[in-house]
Amino acid sequence: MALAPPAAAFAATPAPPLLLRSPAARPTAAAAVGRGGRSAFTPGEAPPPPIAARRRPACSRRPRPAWRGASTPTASAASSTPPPALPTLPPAVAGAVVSTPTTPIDGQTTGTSGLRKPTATLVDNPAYLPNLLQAYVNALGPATTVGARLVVGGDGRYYNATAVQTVLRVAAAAGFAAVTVGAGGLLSTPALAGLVVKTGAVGGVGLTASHNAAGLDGDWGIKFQGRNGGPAPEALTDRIVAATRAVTVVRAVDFGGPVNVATPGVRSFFGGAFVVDVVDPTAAYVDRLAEVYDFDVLRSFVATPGFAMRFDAMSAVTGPYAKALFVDTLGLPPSTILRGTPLEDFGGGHPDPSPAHTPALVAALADPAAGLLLGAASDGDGDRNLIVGPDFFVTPADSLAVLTEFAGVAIPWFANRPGGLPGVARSMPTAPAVDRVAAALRIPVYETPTGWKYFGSLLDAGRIALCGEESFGTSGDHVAEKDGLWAVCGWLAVLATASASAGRLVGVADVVRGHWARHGRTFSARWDYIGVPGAAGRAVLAGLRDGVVAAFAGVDRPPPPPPVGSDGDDGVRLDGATTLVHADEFAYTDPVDGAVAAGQGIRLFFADGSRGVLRLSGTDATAAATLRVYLDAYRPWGEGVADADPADVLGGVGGEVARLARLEELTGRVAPTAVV
Ligand SMILES: O=P([O-])(O)O[C@H]1O[C@H](COP(=O)(O)O)[C@@H](O)[C@H](O)[C@H]1O
Ligand SMILES: [Mg+2]
Repeated sequence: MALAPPAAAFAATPAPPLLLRSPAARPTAAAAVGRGGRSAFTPGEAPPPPIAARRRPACSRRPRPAWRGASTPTASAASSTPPPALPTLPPAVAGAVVSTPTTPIDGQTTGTSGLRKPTATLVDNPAYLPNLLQAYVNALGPATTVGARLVVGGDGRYYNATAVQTVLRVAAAAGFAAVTVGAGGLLSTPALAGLVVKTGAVGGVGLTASHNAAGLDGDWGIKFQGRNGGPAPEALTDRIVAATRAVTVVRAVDFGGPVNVATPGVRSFFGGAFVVDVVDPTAAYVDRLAEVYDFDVLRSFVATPGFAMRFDAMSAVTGPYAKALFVDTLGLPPSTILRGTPLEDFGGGHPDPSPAHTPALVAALADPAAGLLLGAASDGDGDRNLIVGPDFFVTPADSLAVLTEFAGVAIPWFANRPGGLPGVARSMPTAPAVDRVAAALRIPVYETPTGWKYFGSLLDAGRIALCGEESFGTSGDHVAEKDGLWAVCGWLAVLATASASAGRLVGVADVVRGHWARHGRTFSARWDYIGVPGAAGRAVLAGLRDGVVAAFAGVDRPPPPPPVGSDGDDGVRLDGATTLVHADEFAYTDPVDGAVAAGQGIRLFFADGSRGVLRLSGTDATAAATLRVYLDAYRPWGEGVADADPADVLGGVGGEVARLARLEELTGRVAPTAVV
């Protein structure tokens, strides 16, 4: 017989939605845009399908029973894997456990960052999430869960309120002694990562599909974070996926009603055997950034007459964090923050921090009366960042390079470190701008596969202090995740330092041009072919693997050529005609733990030192694929370099990549859906 939980543990009102829902319409199409939002490609005769078309067919909207008791066999019978060990529970908890038979559900796999599915997949199948959470628990095992703490929170999207309650029920039945929850179910990904470490938890559950659109017609996502707060390593996600295929019973406690997670406070159940610790989502995060930056310096910099900035929280999780940081801590006016209230459907928007999705920010930057020095945005779960200035877009590769260049002088977390920076890392498709800074600093650069999880061992081992990816993720070693607002504060610190040295307010364009003058300019672009049939995406990679990479089997990659124009005779060439000199498929051996990740993208190397990289996205929520084509080229500083259009510099290599990969023939697309 279950003990009745204390009445105070429940909300006074029955489980209200955690967040507001905007009436705004959802976007219907992805625009083909280039840097700074301008159109870079003429849409071809085979236009990409609208976003709506790549989502699953409309699902029924019938009322759902509580998931308890539901068993939805949708896959093959459970394998003959031996049953997972059961936790030994305090009697009061054990008495409240309800065991529900179930069968495995197909497709509960993990991609680049956890599982992402159309929200309707979960709404229509009440067993979907319990099955997955039971797989988490079974993969971790009682030795990890019993008596331990877990952290849970997410980006505020639709279905998170339901999911938080399900996590609490399954966690209690797995023997967890405590779960820390961000009030309102909110925790940005870097805040979640920080809380895992701060609370000594064995891990965290992040309820987010990142930048994917939210709402009943959008996507939902979930990921497990390890003890270091960072993404679970592949060894664990592989165990989780295996456990989803063997789950036969879901065990969850009955609390007798929803747990109040709306406001901070400690809620105790079963005589204290299980505790839900609801915390202010922003407090520990701001405290951590106070260890990284000198907030007094930033406060006095942003108080300089003439300083103004805008941060677009895109109606997702970072609004409260931006308010706590920029308004409450640094003293900026509330108008600094655009779209600062988290909404369950992100206001119908697409919280992908690129100029294409931040029209109000772009408009504010274009308005001379606003006089903005810095524009920034973050994605749904707050781990990505966009840095822009008036009429100026900072590429993620340049952002990482600039932050690395300034870290030792502008950011106390790095500047006060004996021995300086140990090293830096970037994902392989990320253009190698940071490599030139690292060479000047005489520190190593690690080139990893796409996915923050691959930085984890390097961070844990102290081999790197900063890392970043072309997908708008950058961070330092204050947390084992990418951290959008950390990067925005980093840029404030850079601007403060540059302004102090110039004796006037300096904006992002001047800083980046100064960086190019010292190190040369690395041009980069990503062409996304969104919603291509999975088979077509795979055919592109297979065609390159068999037809191009195979031709270089056993052949060493030639040394990089001297940069174009470095002989000083002809000046810097700003076109990009070039020929292939090598190709391979990227495989990575983790230098710390020896783990091997093969098949991480096809690399094409060209005579002028430029690169093309092709891989399939691992964050799609549907069976359709996003083929990503990354291009980069380097030019030393010289006349015309600062104002050169990346589309001109990369046009030659891009055309050659498209030809070698037979993009039009195999995908039916004459142009990418979007240029990022
Ligand atoms: O979506 P987020 O912000 O969690 O970011 C995730 O996806 C990005 C893009 O992945 P893909 O190219 O496979 O779509 C990765 O670079 C990143 O490491 C990962 O955490
Ligand atoms: Mg994200």
